[in-house]
Amino acid sequence: MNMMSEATLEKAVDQKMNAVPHKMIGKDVSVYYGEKRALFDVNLNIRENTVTALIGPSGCGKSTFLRTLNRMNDTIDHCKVTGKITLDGGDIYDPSIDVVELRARVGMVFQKPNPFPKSIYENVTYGPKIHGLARTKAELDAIVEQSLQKAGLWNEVKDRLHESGTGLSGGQQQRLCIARAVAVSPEVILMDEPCSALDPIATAKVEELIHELRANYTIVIVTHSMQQAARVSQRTAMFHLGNLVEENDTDKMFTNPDDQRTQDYIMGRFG
Ligand SMILES: Nc1ncnc2c1ncn2[C@@H]1O[C@H](COP(=O)(O)OP(=O)(O)OP(=O)(O)O)[C@@H](O)[C@H]1O
Repeated sequence: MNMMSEATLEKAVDQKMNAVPHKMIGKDVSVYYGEKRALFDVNLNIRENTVTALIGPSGCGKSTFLRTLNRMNDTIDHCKVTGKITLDGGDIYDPSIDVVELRARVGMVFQKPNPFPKSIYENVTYGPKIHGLARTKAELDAIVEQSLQKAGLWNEVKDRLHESGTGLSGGQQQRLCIARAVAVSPEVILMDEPCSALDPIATAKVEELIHELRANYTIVIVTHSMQQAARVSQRTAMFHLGNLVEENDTDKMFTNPDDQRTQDYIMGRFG
């Protein structure tokens, strides 16, 4: 009988994982806020159709790294990014890049649900209108339904699309923000602690959604919850004091990490 040794099997699985293409590549990424350096030469690749969790103690640079992936740091005056970040091989910091277009390709969901003070319908159609993705009311209607379906919200709101988005519960608002991100057909969705303002039931819904969205999108999520990272991600990257300490398959990261600092953080010894 041809039995594969454990090591060979592990290698085969590893090769399979490594075969997943890199949607985004971060090379020697450093970020400075004025004189303060927040990230030190981070090399991190984001795999396609994979959920990558960014973990680490408070202030270690997780959100800073996340924001480099769609140039949200551009909105901070004294912030400077060095190194190179590519999306499908193209340099996203190239001066010829249209940042509005980039942020449509690499969407973002924030910590606190932040729907516009407009109707549910308008929250979803805002982006598609700006990007000229729909010409007729029927096309907009279709985008609204599809986006709300993908965000797992359609059944709850289909009869009140013209009521205010801010009148929804916190969990529904966050799913509306996910629908809003999805409406412009992004390729990558960045999530900065998307469940930190939600109760356990709303959190479970968003986690389930993240699981479903992975089939069509590449997802990067910052989370303080080790359980959440373990539940939703396939890859995990651990940051400490602005350095990327370790990046690994999530299963390995939480059972047998390579770096002592990861072990200590996961065991709650610091942070
Ligand atoms: N706008 C800013 N101006 C100046 N310094 C900043 C700014 N944003 C972040 N920093 C600093 O950069 C470092 C990394 O912050 P960042 O928010 O990326 O960490 P984090 O790991 O996401 O933290 P947390 O888990 O607490 O959200 C911290 O020292 C923080 O004080």
